[in-house]
Amino acid sequence: MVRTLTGNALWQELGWQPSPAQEQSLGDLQEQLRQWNSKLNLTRLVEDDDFWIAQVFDSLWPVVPLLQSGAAQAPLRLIDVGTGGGFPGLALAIAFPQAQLTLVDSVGRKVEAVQAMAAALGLGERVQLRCERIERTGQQQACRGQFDWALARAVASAPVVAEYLVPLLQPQGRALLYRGQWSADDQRDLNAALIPLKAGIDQCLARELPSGRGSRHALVVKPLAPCPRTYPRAVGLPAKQPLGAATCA
Ligand SMILES: C[S@@+](CC[C@H](N)C(=O)[O-])C[C@H]1O[C@@H](n2cnc3c(N)ncnc32)[C@H](O)[C@@H]1O
Repeated sequence: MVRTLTGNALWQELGWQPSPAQEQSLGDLQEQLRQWNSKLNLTRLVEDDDFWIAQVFDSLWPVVPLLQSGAAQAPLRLIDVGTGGGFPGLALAIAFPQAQLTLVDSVGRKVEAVQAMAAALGLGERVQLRCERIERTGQQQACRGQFDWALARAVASAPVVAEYLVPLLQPQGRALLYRGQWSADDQRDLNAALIPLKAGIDQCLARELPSGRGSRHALVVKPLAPCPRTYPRAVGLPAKQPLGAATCA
């Protein structure tokens, strides 16, 4: 895949201009990904538009309003659930230079690779990796109710991801669910899952990725009251019995 949208044109399309140091860090991240991908099969999205649009742009577009608002300079606490090869977490760590990030994945070799990438990029002090199931993270005092933003891309269906993310939010925090296509049925299912979590949809963002890379949606979810302690449920249950789904008698 040849990169068709380059440098300034890419950032203009995104609506956010990284500093030269941030642009360099994003290039270094691509190089890290190349190196680690030759050892582990982390992602197929490493070169050209696959990296700059399907990884970097796709990670950053929903947070452009935040980046434009000056929040990029605030000491936010962010958590990326199911970070896999490090997205969107590492791209956000570069875009938000004052933020503390927690990146969670249950696969040890991915966590080790992302930890090594973060260290090589000089992000080691601000990026903490946790190798565990998010159902456990959400019940731990150090993480539950602690984050300004909890986000997940390509991890599970929206109702399942909602159960992973909402318990991690501080009262003014927001969850960000990265989605591809989004329908009225999806919205209904997410709304049903949010009722027991005592949360609601705040915004539904949408945009087309450049170079015909497809439609994207991002659901911003806010807590309406403290999340009941029963959530997230035990490991595996959120995916097996998604909240809000009709159950057979
Ligand atoms: C398809 S990958 C997506 C990775 C990355 N977020 C991205 O967009 O490229 C999904 C990742 O979520 C992780 N994952 C899925 N369910 C999880 C859970 N309950 N707890 C922790 N990690 C989970 C998997 O191990 C996998 O690395």
